[in-house]
Amino acid sequence: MLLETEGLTKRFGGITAVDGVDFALEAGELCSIIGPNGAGKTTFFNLLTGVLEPSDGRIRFDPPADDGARAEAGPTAAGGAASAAANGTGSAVDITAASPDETALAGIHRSYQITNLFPTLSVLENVRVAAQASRGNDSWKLWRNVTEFEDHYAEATAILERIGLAAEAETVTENLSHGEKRSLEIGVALAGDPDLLLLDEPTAGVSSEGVDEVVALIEDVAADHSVMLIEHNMEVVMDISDRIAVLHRGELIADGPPEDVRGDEAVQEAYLGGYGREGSAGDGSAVGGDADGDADGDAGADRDGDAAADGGRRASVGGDTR
Ligand SMILES: Nc1ncnc2c1ncn2[C@@H]1O[C@H](COP(=O)(O)OP(=O)(O)OP(=O)(O)O)[C@@H](O)[C@H]1O
Repeated sequence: MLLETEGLTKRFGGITAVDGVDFALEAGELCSIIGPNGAGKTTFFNLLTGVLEPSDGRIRFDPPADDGARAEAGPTAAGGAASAAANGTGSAVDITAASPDETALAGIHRSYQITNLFPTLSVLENVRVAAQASRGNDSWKLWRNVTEFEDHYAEATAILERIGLAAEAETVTENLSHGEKRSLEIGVALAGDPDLLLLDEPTAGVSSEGVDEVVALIEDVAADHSVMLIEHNMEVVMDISDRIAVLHRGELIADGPPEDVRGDEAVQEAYLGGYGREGSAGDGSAVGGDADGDADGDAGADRDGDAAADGGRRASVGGDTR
């Protein structure tokens, strides 16, 4: 198992955003996390990447054996918050208390729901900086002569080819289209060759033509990476996922192949609201509404309104350049 959570829980005062989640991801899988606004999806990603510390439960990450050296140099060496755990590969780490830097060094990289790019840097520089930073021990050299880092440029250039932005290498990032920025975010997450890529709503705000390009990119990346995807566009989710996990009020209410999840009564009631049922429109549009239909102060329905309650841990909130 590449990633495993056991009883993973996050409470914010009286709100239990993630509630006793037992989840596992096999290496090579593309698993989508779906659920109504406020269901706990982003909080789940924040726990996996060390942006938030769990209130309860454990997270264990077991990158492929050939990455053992990185796992060793990652959480354990980087500060001791994570500890090596014995298992088949010898490289499994307990990342329950790991920081974002430590989870990245262990091999978990992430693209953000909210644009997280340096707008005034070139497209190439954005990926190059990420490649350099992902090397951990090289990071302190960030401001030294860039010619020392030709390998970072080579990696960044290869990534731009892959994400279809090679022709925009010298373009100032803020001049890209929204869809291109989302692709670049995936490129930034790819820098450093992650074992697990977490993509948070990569098609949000992208035009319909742009969505096809971003989806093609996700499929391409998923061919040689393990991917977890938060996505509200059900057509995309049903089309590209190997597996779908459904969160509702912090609990994992379903987990299985797309066809099973689509037919699951609890999921239909909590989130899909008839999507994919025979005779339904099933037009693939986003099913993003708060399907709770309740008035329980579900602040997650207003994604942008909860920044003040974040206690400064979701640093990218202020960086939304969309
Ligand atoms: N830092 C925080 N402080 C307090 N409450 C929070 C914080 N982050 C999230 N929450 C609350 O936790 C719950 C889950 O929010 P989360 O953003 O994880 O949901 P989500 O499923 O990602 O929603 P969306 O689809 O709108 O992005 C919500 O009730 C939200 O208000």
